[in-house]
Amino acid sequence: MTDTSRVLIFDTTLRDGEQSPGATMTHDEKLEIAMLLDDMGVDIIEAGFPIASEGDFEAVSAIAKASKNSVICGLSRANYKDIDRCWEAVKHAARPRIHTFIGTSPLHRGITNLGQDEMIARIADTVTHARNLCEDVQWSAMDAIRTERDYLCRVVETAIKAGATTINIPDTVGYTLPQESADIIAMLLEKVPGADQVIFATHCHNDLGMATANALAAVSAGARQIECTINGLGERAGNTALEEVVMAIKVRRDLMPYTTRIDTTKIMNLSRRVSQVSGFPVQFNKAVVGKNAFLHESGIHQDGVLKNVETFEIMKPADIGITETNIAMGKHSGRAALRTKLADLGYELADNQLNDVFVRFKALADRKKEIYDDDLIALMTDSAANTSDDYLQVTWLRVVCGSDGQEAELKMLVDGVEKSAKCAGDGPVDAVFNCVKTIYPTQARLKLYQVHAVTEGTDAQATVSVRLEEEGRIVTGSAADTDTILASVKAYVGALNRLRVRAQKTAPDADMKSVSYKL
Ligand SMILES: CC(=O)SCCNC(=O)CCNC(=O)[C@H](O)C(C)(C)COP(=O)(O)OP(=O)(O)OC[C@H]1O[C@@H](n2cnc3c(N)ncnc32)[C@H](O)[C@@H]1OP(=O)(O)O
Ligand SMILES: CC(C)C(=O)C(=O)O
Ligand SMILES: [Mg+2]
Repeated sequence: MTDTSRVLIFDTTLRDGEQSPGATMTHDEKLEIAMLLDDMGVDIIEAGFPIASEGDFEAVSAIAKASKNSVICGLSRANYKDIDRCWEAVKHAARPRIHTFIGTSPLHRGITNLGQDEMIARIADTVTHARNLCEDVQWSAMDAIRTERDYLCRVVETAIKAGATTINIPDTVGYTLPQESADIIAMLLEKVPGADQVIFATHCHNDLGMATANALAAVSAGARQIECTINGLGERAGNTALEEVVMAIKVRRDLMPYTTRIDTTKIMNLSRRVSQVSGFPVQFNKAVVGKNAFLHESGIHQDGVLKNVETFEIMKPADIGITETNIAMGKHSGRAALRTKLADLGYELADNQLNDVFVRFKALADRKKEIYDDDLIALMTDSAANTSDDYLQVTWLRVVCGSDGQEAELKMLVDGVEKSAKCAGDGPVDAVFNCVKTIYPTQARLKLYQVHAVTEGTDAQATVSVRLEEEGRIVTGSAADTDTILASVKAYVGALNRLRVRAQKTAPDADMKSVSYKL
């Protein structure tokens, strides 16, 4: 890279992002997100951890084959087995990368049980092995921030000598502060022989809410690759959010004279898709992509914005892909308007898909006076998550609520056969979930039940997310409806369908060809 102002964007939504408990994505969802990232101009996509599972291997391979512009990278521990498996998956890409890492801090050396010198030898050996397979090798010092500084210099020097082309300095536990983040990069650039021949990367976690600040501080000291995820998805409190660093660089070019290759107008669509497929809602006040990021309710702000929008807006909504259209959607709208509106929101539909969504749209419009953009997004989420060929399908529901107690009666198709149950519960949702468990007994444990009102008003749609766990598998189901109880049961049943598909995929003698339903 000759342009010293260029900052490479390395997106790890599909690897570190997916490590968020419950954020597991299906093969097709990963492929779709990867293609959107590729199209948006992400320089490097970390597509997964190929040794982790057959599914991860297949997803990384498929992304490698389909990628057009981005470098496709896979993660591997510091051993030959992981590195070989990673190479087998990424080698299909036009521009493959092997990423290998090891924890270098005293705490992590204790985990792998390696002394300082043994670890140096392991790094030299494994990076050399990776480099013999692939020209583009990234090496990460996991928990670099808590690694003794002199030792950090030694391990980085070893990785560079062994052939690493990118050196990543992760703040694995979100512990650092901006000044320290910058100082470490500056120290490495100054002290390590060969440091000027490689790209330094920063990979920050958000445990103290400073991932974006720490990443930008590292760039100010010379790092030229930022590792990040859409919506800041990731382990614990998440990773640096792609949309935050990219927009900060764009908005504050006066203080940060750097450039990225990102087409920022694609950010909003990606944020919505990642939220939908991961089941992690974006908090309303999230920087850049939150629902309130460009909303003004208080009079003085509204007055200011009406007179000069720059009084209270530092970036243009259109720059991140928020397109205002003057099409009001309601029960009298037709397919053409629906298609246009959905395209504005980032959904390109084939005719048969449009017809299906149109039927659901009309049903919603009959129940709801005004249809807002968020209603349409919820409708699309629901359509993608719950399809008519699911193994379990809700066909009929009645709930009686009152001060005397709650009782639900539910009919469901189980593999095409209708079954019913009537149960009481501690509240209406509990009563309905008891019906589902009676009809379809399961060991799955409820890990999360979350309701969001999509828009305002008593006729607002609710989106419900239900996260279940069974034998270590964690899945999320989501659904939307103006009836919160119906949305709840659809989300619960959606999650059960996903669990069933996951169980089939991981069963040792599963014959996948016999699975005739899809999610
Ligand atoms: C900071 C990060 O994000 S690191 C990435 C974290 N992501 C993941 O772990 C998700 C994918 N992981 C997995 O699917 C599994 O952990 C696997 C397949 C990689 C390994 O599974 P298992 O063989 O059952 O090992 P397990 O997960 O119990 O323990 C991890 C092992 O890797 C070792 N290890 C951890 N990091 C490294 C490393 N960088 N290099 C070499 N070995 C390592 C540990 O010491 C431990 O070894 P041990 O089994 O000899 O004690
Ligand atoms: C594997 C490494 C890069 C990581 O995710 C971390 O240290 O946080
Ligand atoms: Mg990480």
